[in-house]
Amino acid sequence: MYLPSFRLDGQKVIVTGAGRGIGRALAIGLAEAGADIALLSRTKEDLEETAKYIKDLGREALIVPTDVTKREDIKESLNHIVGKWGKVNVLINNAGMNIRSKALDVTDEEWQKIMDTNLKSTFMMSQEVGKIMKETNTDGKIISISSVAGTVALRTGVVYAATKAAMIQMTKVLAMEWGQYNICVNSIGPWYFKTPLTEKLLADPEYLHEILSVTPLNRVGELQELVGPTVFLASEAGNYVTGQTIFVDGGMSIKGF
Ligand SMILES: NC(=O)C1=CN([C@@H]2O[C@H](COP(=O)(O)OP(=O)(O)OC[C@H]3O[C@@H](n4cnc5c(N)ncnc54)[C@H](OP(=O)(O)O)[C@@H]3O)[C@@H](O)[C@H]2O)C=CC1
Ligand SMILES: C[C@H](O)[C@@H]1OC(=O)[C@H](O)[C@@H]1O
Repeated sequence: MYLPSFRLDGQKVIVTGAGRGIGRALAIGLAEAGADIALLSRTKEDLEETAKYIKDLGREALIVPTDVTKREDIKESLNHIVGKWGKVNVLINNAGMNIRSKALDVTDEEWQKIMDTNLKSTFMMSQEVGKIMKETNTDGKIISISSVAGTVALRTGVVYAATKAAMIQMTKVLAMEWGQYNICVNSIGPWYFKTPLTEKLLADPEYLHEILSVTPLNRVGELQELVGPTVFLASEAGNYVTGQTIFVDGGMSIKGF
């Protein structure tokens, strides 16, 4: 029997940024694969909306309002989650944001906000959940949502790009350090997907035309096309994959000329 399981029955999963966009899609998709989901973001009403879909699937949804840029918030939320579940099998570091400024115009405040939301939060969540995985369930899966912006030069902001590139390298080092605890650490690198973060950009026909001109598959992605690779990495099927970044980008990151 060679086909491994892609199911997540009985798995306890944390998704950050689960209130809308990619995080909501991943949370629901992982629940469709059988997982129970802890939903983290700052806006409780958004989390309640996501939770409805998950509960309709018969899966448990914990609504845990959290600012993932704050270590104390993270610790309090994880105490609550582990108090309920006793373990965490999978962490999805999805929360992120962008301020699209030209490099010469970036302010110190913008730098800090993007760095904290995208990179520092990923490290703090990975550190705190990594401790739990090491001490309680002696294995685990950590999946961070980077971007093609972390590997090719985009005009969507140098600070954002730096955070996404750092996430790719952080994935490799954490994978190397935590392999001994049977914790797999990987990233997903999306190109454009229609979410509240990008919908204004994608509504501009000229900008959309430029995006498609560098995308071999000639279209932006559908959210379920991110769910597949994420479930693969989170499931038994991905048990020997670690330190990798899977670019889910319609071929954009390899397009040459
Ligand atoms: N959409 C796209 O085309 C692409 C997106 N990505 C990445 O995917 C991830 C999700 O993007 P997308 O879904 O489009 O973005 P959205 O803006 O639609 O959603 C971002 C989510 O992150 C949450 N969030 C933001 N700041 C914090 C915080 N401090 N603490 C907790 N949660 C926070 C938001 O909730 P709240 O504000 O309520 O806290 C929201 O739920 C990001 O990391 C982004 O960089 C990568 C490539 C392409
Ligand atoms: C592909 C990028 O990550 C995309 O570019 C943007 O402007 C948004 O910030 C998205 O993240």
